[in-house]
Amino acid sequence: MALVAGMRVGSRVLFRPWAWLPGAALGRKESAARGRVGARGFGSQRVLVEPDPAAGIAVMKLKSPPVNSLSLELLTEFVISLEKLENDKTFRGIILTSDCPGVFSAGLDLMEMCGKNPAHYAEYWKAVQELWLRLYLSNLVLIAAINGACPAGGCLISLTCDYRVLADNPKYVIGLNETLLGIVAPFWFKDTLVNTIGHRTSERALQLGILFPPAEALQVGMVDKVVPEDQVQSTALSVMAQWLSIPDHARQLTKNMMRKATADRLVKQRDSDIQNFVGFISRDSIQKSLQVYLGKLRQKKG
Ligand SMILES: CCC/C=C/C(=O)SCCNC(=O)CCNC(=O)[C@H](O)C(C)(C)COP(=O)([O-])OP(=O)([O-])OC[C@H]1O[C@@H](n2cnc3c(N)ncnc32)[C@H](O)[C@@H]1OP(=O)([O-])[O-]
Repeated sequence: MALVAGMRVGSRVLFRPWAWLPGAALGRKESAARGRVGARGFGSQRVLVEPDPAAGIAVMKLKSPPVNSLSLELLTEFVISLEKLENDKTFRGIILTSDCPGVFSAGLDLMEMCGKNPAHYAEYWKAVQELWLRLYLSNLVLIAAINGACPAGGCLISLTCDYRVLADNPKYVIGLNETLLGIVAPFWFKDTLVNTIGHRTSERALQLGILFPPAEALQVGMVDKVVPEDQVQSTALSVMAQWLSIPDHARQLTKNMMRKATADRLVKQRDSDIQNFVGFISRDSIQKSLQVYLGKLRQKKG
């Protein structure tokens, strides 16, 4: 069963960040009808959604200053907004971008991974998994309009999209730089990268933690197009038009065929992946590395 079609994958019940929302106890159809997006913008504190029902698309802007780091709150609000658009058949595509100047997303929130207890790490990791699964298997066309730096988890989010447009600014680097923090990208981050840029380039990029500037990102296939900063949005819109010219059912089945095996690898071992993460991140040596990295980030500012 497709992930986007329900809250169940096989026999597994997925994380339900919206369970506390009013209407969560409603039947799926009823709740979807009540939650219809319409032409008015909606969103939450950290995720702004600008729908264009006539065009069948919505622009989703991450708005968690200063750097859109993926806190538990941002992850939760992201999934809720995504679900709302998935449930409203008006929408066929989402342009994903940032409302924070100069940063698409700084990746996972380091504060969520430092100095907390195992239960918190487990909850956090489950939310990271959930967002990835939903984005990676989304039936909608997802286009990333990358208007800022895009390291680590930010890069992962962009890699789940069907197409990436990057603003041509040398500061807007993109890549999975986890090793630079002394941590290791899990297998599904790696799989997502390999599926995009191939094995050898991924091997080098992951081990060295390379953050590619725009021209190189384009060259290795990390992004599909690099354009002047003021053209990122318009380019994303015209690319979207091209993708929406394909009949949905054929495109969706094809996307699923390309991605399902990769997603299933995580679905089959979500619990052990959580345990691995909790064990890894709780190590003294890893906590020390993260603290050192955070210190460097703060120093750079001062
Ligand atoms: C196994 C796990 C896999 C892990 C995956 C990941 O994604 S790991 C994540 C790997 N991610 C990275 O390696 C990216 C690290 N970040 C950067 O490289 C830069 O912040 C930037 C290039 C994104 C933006 O540069 P800029 O000059 O525009 O901004 P600035 O640098 O001045 O920061 C402003 C404030 O935000 C703070 N803060 C920043 N990032 C994070 C974060 N992820 N979290 C929390 N906080 C973060 C920063 O400390 C500062 O706080 P202060 O001092 O005001 O309290």
